[in-house]
Amino acid sequence: MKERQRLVMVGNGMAGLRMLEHLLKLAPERYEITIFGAEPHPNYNRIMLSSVLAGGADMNEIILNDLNWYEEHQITLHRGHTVNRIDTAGKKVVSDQGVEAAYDVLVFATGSNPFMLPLPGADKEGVIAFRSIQDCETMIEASKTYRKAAVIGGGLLGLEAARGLLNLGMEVSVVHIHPYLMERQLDETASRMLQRELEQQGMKFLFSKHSEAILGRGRAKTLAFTDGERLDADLVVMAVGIRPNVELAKHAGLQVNRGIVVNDYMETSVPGIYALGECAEHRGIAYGLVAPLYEQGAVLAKRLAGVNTEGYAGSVTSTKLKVSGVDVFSAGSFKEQDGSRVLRYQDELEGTYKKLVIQGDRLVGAVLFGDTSDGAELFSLMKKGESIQGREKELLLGVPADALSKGTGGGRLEAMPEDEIVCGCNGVSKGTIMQAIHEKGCTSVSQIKACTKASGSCGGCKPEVEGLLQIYAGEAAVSVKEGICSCTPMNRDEIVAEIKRMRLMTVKEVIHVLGWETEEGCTKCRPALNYYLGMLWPDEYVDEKESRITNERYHANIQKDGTYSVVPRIYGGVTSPSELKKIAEVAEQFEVPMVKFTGGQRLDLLGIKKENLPKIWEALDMPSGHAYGKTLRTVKTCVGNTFCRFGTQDAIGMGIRLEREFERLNAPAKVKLAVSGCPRNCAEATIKDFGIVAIDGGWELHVGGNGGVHVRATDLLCVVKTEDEVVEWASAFLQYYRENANWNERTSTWVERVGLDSIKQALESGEARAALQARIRAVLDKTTDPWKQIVNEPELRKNFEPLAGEEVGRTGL
Ligand SMILES: Cc1cc2nc3c(=O)[nH]c(=O)nc-3n(C[C@H](O)[C@H](O)[C@H](O)COP(=O)(O)OP(=O)(O)OC[C@H]3O[C@@H](n4cnc5c(N)ncnc54)[C@H](O)[C@@H]3O)c2cc1C
Ligand SMILES: NC(=O)c1ccc[n+]([C@@H]2O[C@H](COP(=O)([O-])OP(=O)(O)OC[C@H]3O[C@@H](n4cnc5c(N)ncnc54)[C@H](O)[C@@H]3O)[C@@H](O)[C@H]2O)c1
Ligand code: SF4
Ligand code: FES
Repeated sequence: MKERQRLVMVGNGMAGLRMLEHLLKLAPERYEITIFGAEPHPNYNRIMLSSVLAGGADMNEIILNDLNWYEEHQITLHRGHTVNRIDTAGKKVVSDQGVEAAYDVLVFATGSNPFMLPLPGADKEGVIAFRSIQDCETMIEASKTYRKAAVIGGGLLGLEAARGLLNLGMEVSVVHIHPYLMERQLDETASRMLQRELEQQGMKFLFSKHSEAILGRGRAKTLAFTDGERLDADLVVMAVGIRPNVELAKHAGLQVNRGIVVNDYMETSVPGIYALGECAEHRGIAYGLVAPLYEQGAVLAKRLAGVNTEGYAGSVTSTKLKVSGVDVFSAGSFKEQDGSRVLRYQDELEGTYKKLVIQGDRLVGAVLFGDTSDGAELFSLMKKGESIQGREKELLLGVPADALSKGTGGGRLEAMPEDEIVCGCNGVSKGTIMQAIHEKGCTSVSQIKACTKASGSCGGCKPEVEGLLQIYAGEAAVSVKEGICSCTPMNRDEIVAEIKRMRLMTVKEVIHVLGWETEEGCTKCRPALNYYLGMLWPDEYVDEKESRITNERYHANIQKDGTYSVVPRIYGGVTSPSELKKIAEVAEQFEVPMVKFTGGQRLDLLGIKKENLPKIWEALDMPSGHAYGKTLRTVKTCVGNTFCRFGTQDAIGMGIRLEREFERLNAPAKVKLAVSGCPRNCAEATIKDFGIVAIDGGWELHVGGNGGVHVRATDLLCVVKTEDEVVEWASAFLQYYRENANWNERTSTWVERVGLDSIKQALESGEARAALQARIRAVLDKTTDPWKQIVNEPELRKNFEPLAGEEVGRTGL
């Protein structure tokens, strides 16, 4: 039998071990393997340290290869041994504890060191990095005694550390050198959205701050800045980037720049010595994420196994912040460059943002906030460098839900080679997932997670795992229940039923009692629960402001530049000279940069800073037009028979009556009404949620229309004779929609989903309509005007004061 070659690996981390796993599959008998690892643990999933700190995982759960695994593969592991000398001539390594190992092949997988700012006082107790199990334990321990933490660095690591420390009950301030967070992954728009969300979660931020010293006797007590300001902190976590761990390689005479220089086969400048992972520099890049490191591992394993392979050609990277309740995705070159085209889509109401960067006909970068479900599809297009010509609109406005398994995106998963990695964090390929489905009978994402670890870290690959389940588990996967968001497997109906049955009264209670996977919920489920609770318990439930989306919290529409817009209510679109004068005077007094008519016949004052909102509302002394909320927006009217020679009914009067009837209505999504005085339909009532069209001797009532991205014409619900009947049917329809639609579901989608017939049936009897009308009236009677309330309550006005570091509005007031 051929004698085994001696392979020594320095570093027992994620990149090196992943490479060995491949190698052992390809050539199990080829090497006698020895590993030196400076940490006292077997190989663990460093990524999951964020979850451990945040309380979402246990230390034991993050072990990737336990000690049995090393034994089974006859690998000698020297845990807690740091290699501090390499004799390249004699081909041996020596550890700090005097253990020697001779090699034929040497692999450097030494990872990175966290960069520690060389501040006076940085050696004090309570000043740490966030890189290892030990750092994690130190933070957990500190949180038992101390209250105030400062995290220096507002990048991925800093924010994940800050979230974990918040979960541990500490007060956390993130000190960032840049004017906005995650500038290496996000543009300013997405970054501000992220900041707002994290502030809601309780994080504090100090921007453009340069740390100067850490003060305190023995233990950190205060962080001092170059501008003279100070921050109390008994724990200081440095998360200001990493540096490849190259000292040992340098001393061994290997070529080193930022990292250990390697070629496409991970060979260093010295024959027989390889490097991979964060310590390696390939074509000028030292990566800091696992997906590229796994790709390097696959190439090196083949090389060492003697299997023919193409070289490693570099990676396009994507990141996803692992903070519960926040969906942020960034991939590729997300900044505009010369010759690139940028497409942006922002939905203020949903709190979502999408930016695509296109070079020629290829997608080269993307940033997503609020909804990252298209991330995998966009990332795949980027990696493949496919032309996206003609698909720009579809990609910007959203990959259709079923596209991952069929249609455009569809083909992609089916055509994907089996060895392509689906879950970058855990290095799980399509083939492994297929195997889990076919051989282990997995039929749900959580089963796949348990079997393969796919989707268990950042969660970014979940849509692809779901897509693969749909393709390969067929019928069985159809029965897999999907929750309203990743925090829960429960759907809307189950949640509503449980809230009713158990009389749950707060968002927190629902999250706790119904066993959410996250402690705080997320941007998807929190507003939904807030709505369902308010809908179910109109008398008892106290609306949770913090569970509402930004626009609803500030009762104004946030604009692209961070300013807000103010739309006062103008019933039926009918105003008067004196009202117009008042609006004009306020606009002049406050130097409002722009006054504009909206598509719904209202006046919009644009470019207003948050802190000036209450003053403007006070000066206007008009009700809120609710142009920002999931509520009744406007009732558009034509002039009807009051002025128009074709008009058969009083469209204006009907519109004003309906707007007064339903203003301030809390609904699953925005609701728009319109009234036309004759079938010529000048108010475009047939693309509204509830449209009223006058006919001879009565009114046609239309439902489920939408004039937005997905245009839908209404369905005819019924024909009635009187104005009272219009109000009765509108009340019944709207309340039935409130009680049965999913959160965030427009009537157009809801009508299509449940079918017009079922709605007709539910509203058929006069008794049912009366009951629904009574219920909606009861809800409406409890509402008050939010602007007036804020104007009159000093405590509420305080919410409009600018937050520390907040840069609102470059234009306007
Ligand atoms: C909290 C946290 C969260 C993260 N989240 C993500 C994420 O969501 N997605 C993502 O893609 N990436 C994430 N990362 C980055 C990811 O963990 C790293 O890219 C990855 O672990 C690097 O693997 P590596 O094997 O190159 O280095 P490491 O995992 O650092 O392994 C190197 C090992 O070598 C040992 N070593 C070094 N020198 C010697 C020596 N001389 N002798 C013996 N042993 C030595 C070190 O002690 C270490 O154990 C995260 C990192 C952290 C810290
Ligand atoms: N979800 C994820 O993918 C994830 C999570 C954690 C860590 N990581 C990886 O771990 C590595 C380390 O993360 P990181 O966030 O430390 O690195 P980073 O380099 O991405 O970010 C460091 C941040 O610190 C800021 N900074 C630099 N000097 C500063 C100073 N003196 N004061 C205040 N702020 C300062 C920078 O502006 C930057 O935004 C990275 O490679 C990262 O990709 C990834
Ligand atoms: S819808 Fe009929 S009544 Fe109204 S403005 Fe048009 S033509 Fe006149
Ligand atoms: S890609 Fe992060 S869990 Fe799969």
